[in-house]
Amino acid sequence: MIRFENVTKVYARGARPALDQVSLEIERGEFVFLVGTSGSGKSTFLHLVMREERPTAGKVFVAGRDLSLLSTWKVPHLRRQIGAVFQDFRLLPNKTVFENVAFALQVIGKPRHHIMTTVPDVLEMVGLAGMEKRRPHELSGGEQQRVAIARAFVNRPSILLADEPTGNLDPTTSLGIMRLLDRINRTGTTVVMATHDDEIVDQMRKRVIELSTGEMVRDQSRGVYGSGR
Ligand SMILES: Nc1ncnc2c1ncn2[C@@H]1O[C@H](COP(=O)(O)OP(=O)(O)OP(=O)(O)O)[C@@H](O)[C@H]1O
Repeated sequence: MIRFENVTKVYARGARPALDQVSLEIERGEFVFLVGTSGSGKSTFLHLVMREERPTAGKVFVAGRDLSLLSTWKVPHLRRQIGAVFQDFRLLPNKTVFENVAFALQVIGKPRHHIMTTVPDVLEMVGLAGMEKRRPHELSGGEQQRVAIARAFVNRPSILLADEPTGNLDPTTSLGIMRLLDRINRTGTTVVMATHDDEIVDQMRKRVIELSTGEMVRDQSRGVYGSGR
């Protein structure tokens, strides 16, 4: 589903690479944690998958496509197959819960009747039934992240990328969010989650890929957060 072949990313001439010759493959339906200290290249990895950045060297393949050959006008099509969730939720503050999720379908031209049936289903799935009319500031952090996940998943993307989705949440709330991501993964969606949350990684026992100053230093199945444990 995602393949990196000797991928190097250098942002500024002379700077050390944010990613340094990274090669890896993530299969359809996998759940992968991306770990590493701040600045190790996790967000860069996710940006390359979405083609928000392009590699300096090497190739990135997503869903069988070589992204270096993807013309700019096809990038929106690629991004429709990828849902993204962030630490700071990124909801539209003046829209209701329903509207925030519906908006993701409106912008890709889905018809109204589709939106009216799909949005309640996904809100129910993420545990927000009954909260459709609230605005983001009337929700807890965990609820806001559930809205963000509903919005990312409503179009049933084949890949869900999550950049520290539990970074602003307490441990109990984080666990609820992880259960939800696990459930989404069980529908067949490939999930890649960058995180500093050692407890979550240790509990979930999924594949762990560790980056250190841009290099992949560990790829462990059913892994833990820190190496050497
Ligand atoms: N747009 C950019 N322009 C220049 N340098 C960048 C840019 N984005 C990231 N970098 C640099 O690339 C390196 C990797 O950053 P990246 O954001 O990928 O790390 P990260 O592992 O996601 O960190 P964090 O855990 O703090 O989010 C860092 O040295 C960072 O300063």
